[in-house]
Amino acid sequence: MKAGIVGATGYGGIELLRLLTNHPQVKAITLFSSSQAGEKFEGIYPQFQGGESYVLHDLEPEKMKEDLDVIFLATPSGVSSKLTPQLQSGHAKVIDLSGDLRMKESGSYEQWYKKEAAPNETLENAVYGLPEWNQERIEKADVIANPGCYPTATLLGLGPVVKEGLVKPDSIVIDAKSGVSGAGKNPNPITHFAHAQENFQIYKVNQHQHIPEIEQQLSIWDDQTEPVTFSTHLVPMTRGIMATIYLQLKEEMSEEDLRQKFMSYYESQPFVRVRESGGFPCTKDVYGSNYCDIGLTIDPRTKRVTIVSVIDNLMKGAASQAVQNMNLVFQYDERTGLAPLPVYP
Ligand SMILES: NC(=O)C1=CN([C@@H]2O[C@H](COP(=O)(O)OP(=O)(O)OC[C@H]3O[C@@H](n4cnc5c(N)ncnc54)[C@H](OP(=O)(O)O)[C@@H]3O)[C@@H](O)[C@H]2O)C=CC1
Ligand SMILES: CC(=O)N[C@@H](CCC(=O)OP(=O)(O)O)C(=O)O
Repeated sequence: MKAGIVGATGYGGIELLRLLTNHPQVKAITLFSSSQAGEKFEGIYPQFQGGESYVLHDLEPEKMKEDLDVIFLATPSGVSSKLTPQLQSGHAKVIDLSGDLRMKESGSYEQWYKKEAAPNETLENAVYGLPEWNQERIEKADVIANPGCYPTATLLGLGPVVKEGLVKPDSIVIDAKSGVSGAGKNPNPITHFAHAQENFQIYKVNQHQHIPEIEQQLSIWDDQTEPVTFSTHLVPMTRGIMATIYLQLKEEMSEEDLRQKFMSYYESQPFVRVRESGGFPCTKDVYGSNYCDIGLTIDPRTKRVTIVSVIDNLMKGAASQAVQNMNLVFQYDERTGLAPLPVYP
């Protein structure tokens, strides 16, 4: 199959290229750039020297949508809302890594992203690409909205308890932390090395654009669980997200029964690993991989549940989840091209 990557020079795009060059079903890859067309990719990123040579191309939506089988959009918000409507009538499937197609209500996107939303028809067509919870719809989709990095960690950590209606209304608090690559390749004042190193900072308090995305999915599972409190922190590390989730259950339950629920939900899911006998994952447990690792406990004094969910933001939070979605859309084994274990230390 023939794949294209728009935004290939960005952090998500680079990871996509690394994964697709090792994917046995992908026979040709075309890279697109809005600012560096004509340049050699491996000239910009020497890590890729020694492999196949790639030239960056100008975007030509009319041609791309017929020549390619799948197009990944690894572009800043505000790009795919315009590009997807031009691509979606063609042969190629579209997998968007940005937040542009995740919200079903255009007003919600415009409120949180402060940008014009994609046309309603495009939003209706886009399927939310969280494979562990939406596999059947993903398999039939033409356009996939790849989930955000924080929502991926959060929703995988919450799914088994929320879907079963076990959570006390309005009790969910999500305390999330991310490495700096989550902000993409261009430093901003918060991610600049001089500010971020030896620092730890909360940001976008009560304003994070992933709040409505998380709440949208929670309301599908159990609308009594939203609104949630969600806060984000920048950690001076390159990759990794940890979502520490606190909630209260409607009825008392043993920690072992709760863990069993998680394990039975995820036993058929190759990329979610629940800690069997206590203990909590750290971000290095999943570094460079498509895994989401989950640990949980119930405090015997407060009865409050703590769930810890970790992912690599560039992998399960972006590029490898996009490839997992591609595998489902094209009916390949979900694990194809995603075999590597995490890099450690
Ligand atoms: N970083 C992360 O951990 C995650 C990122 N995401 C989302 O994925 C998307 C990509 O993120 P990331 O790779 O980190 O971002 P980067 O900023 O690192 O890269 C984005 C790329 O998009 C291209 N681009 C910029 N403007 C345009 C345009 N107008 N038209 C076409 N291409 C354009 C640029 O490449 P060029 O100049 O060559 O065109 C740039 O390299 C974003 O929407 C982000 O929010 C989602 C989950 C996690
Ligand atoms: C560390 C850091 O700054 N992370 C970014 C993640 C952005 C992102 O992934 O944006 P969309 O999913 O909305 O496209 C943030 O918190 O905004």
